[in-house]
Amino acid sequence: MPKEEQKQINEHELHTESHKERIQASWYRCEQFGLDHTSQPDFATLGKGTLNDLVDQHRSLLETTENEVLPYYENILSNSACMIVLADRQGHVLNTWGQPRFGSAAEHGLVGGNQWTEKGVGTNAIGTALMTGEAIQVGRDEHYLRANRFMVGSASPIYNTKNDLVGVLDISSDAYLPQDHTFGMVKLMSLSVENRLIFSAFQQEYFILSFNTNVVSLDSHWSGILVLDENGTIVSANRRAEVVLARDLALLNINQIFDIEMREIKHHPVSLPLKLMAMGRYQFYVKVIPPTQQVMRVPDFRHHSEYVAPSPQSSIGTAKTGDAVKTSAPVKASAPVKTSASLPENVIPLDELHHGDERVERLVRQAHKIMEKDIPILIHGETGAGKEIFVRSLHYHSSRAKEMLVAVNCAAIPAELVESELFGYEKGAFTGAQNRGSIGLIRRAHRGTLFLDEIGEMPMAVQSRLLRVLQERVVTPLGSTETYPVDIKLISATNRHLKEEIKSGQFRQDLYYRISGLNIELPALRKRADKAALIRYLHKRLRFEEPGPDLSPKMLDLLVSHPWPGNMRQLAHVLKVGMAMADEEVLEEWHLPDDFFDDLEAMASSPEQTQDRIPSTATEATLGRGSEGVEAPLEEMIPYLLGKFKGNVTQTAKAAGVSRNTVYKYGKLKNTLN
Ligand SMILES: Nc1ncnc2c1ncn2[C@@H]1O[C@H](COP(=O)(O)OP(=O)(O)OP(=O)(O)O)[C@@H](O)[C@H]1O
Repeated sequence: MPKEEQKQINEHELHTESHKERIQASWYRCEQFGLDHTSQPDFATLGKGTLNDLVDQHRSLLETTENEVLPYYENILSNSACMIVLADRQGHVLNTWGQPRFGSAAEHGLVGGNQWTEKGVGTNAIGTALMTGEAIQVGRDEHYLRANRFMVGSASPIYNTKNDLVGVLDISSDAYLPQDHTFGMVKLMSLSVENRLIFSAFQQEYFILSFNTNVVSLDSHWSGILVLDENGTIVSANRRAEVVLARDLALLNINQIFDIEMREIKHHPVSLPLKLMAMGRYQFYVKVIPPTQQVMRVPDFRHHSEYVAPSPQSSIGTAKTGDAVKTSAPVKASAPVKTSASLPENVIPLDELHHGDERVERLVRQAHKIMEKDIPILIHGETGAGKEIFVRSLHYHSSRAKEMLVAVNCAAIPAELVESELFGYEKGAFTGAQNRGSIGLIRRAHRGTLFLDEIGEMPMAVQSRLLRVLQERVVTPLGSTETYPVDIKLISATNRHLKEEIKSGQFRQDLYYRISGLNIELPALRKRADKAALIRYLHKRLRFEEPGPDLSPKMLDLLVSHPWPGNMRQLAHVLKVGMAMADEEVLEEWHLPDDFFDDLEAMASSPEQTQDRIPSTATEATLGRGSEGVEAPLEEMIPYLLGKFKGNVTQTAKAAGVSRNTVYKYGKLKNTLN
């Protein structure tokens, strides 16, 4: 067994005190049931037909245990003369495995159809685990009935994907001493069954995250598991996840747990573990397992809503936050008026993107108009400034809203895969599992919007190919001679200075002119004139999702005075953490995460730099990024900063003014990350 797992077992081992108490409580229940130590066990044995029905009902639990779990333990168990028992939630033995040394089935009673409850059999591992809902080891003399004092039982309940108790696994033996390793083993086996039930229920269509404090233990059964739908909503989790994160996870969004958004998860390479903070405090390694059947589903709202996007001439920006009905005129006279209720939940209405900053209001208006023209949009803005949120809002307020918005993070796809992901490939173009061919992301965006985020990260070869698509408006998949016409609205975004990238030969000039029809500079949060209103707005939105504390004028002042190097993303994170930590009615300073104050301190020691530049911490002239400095290449700067911040990806990303994906990409190249 790996050391880590053994250590975890020990940590979760019997706490003598509470174990004793649990046995005492069980004995007390037995007395209440009218048992005495000399009573004979009453197994209320089921008839054959009823047992067969039960076995049928529990087929998936039995198959998972038998085919997928036991083989892993066979070697260990066959050497320790014990018996494995699977019982249903009423304690009926469904099946047993292993050779008992302790007499005939009639003597020990661990046979199919026998019911092991406290009421009938007194204190015993199966019955007591079912009664308490927790794993337990019952030593020989801890059994209430003398008739059972020839064995040691270790049992652990099994919960299904809805967190309902569905059965119990037990390892029994006639050993004299309680065996800690057997107890650990049965807990491990029940976790393993639970994890496998989760995988078989969700693996096809959902994203699964496994997380652990240690990168080498990511595949162990002790890892927390979260199941996410495509919006990042947690639809299931294993018990370990709930214990480790110490909260009820159902229906929370992943961004309320880890400092990451679902779109980043969607584009994250499978083989590369992420290093993330949970609730702003605890660091975990996280492995992303994408659905085996990759389906890019169009949101359901399309089927229910008759929504037609407003015309570009329509007025926007007049309705105030919270207005249900937008005043925009519809494209066609007969088209229904759009309401914010017809927007997907994670889309911010256009007129709520600004709160009095004239610059932002103007650029929202311009971009909204341009959405209906054959002109590409290029957005420049610091990391976290809200570029993707802006694009989502534009798309869903345009005539393309009925088709897909395909968001591609160019930095998140490994260079060698960008081409095939974007342009698709013909059946048989590659050997291997994905040999069925792929339509590619550009064709998926046909008649919709293609959002190329972090376009500055696109490899040169792919840039040439993209240029051809934009010029000729057709896509040729890899390995094919066929061309497919495409009609896409292209929006690109970057936090790099593309003109400088052109000078240094990193970005094609001709592509730059193709993608930069309308150039938009999305201002950093600290530079926005509507900062206070924006903070209030975000606070209100978060409170709408989950009740939370008030924002006092003093707290608002503190938030307004912050340099926000991570922009809107950081603001959202700080508010979420603060609101989650606050039990009081008002948000107070001590609810806010530490890095919030680190930035304030950095600003106090170097106010100009923090105010005017992206990074708050990268003070080295040669390694700073930004238009005024001489920029070191990312392949040098990222490993340097990773070293400086002891491998902290979030701080490195913030200091370099790039996204976390970019940090992974360059950190990995230089082996600076695990
Ligand atoms: N206008 C907004 N209103 C409310 N929240 C916002 C807004 N803009 C951004 N946010 C918050 O900030 C987070 C980051 O925004 P977004 O992903 O759009 O940034 P970005 O500029 O695309 O970042 P990157 O360059 O790192 O990809 C969002 O998930 C959301 O929580």
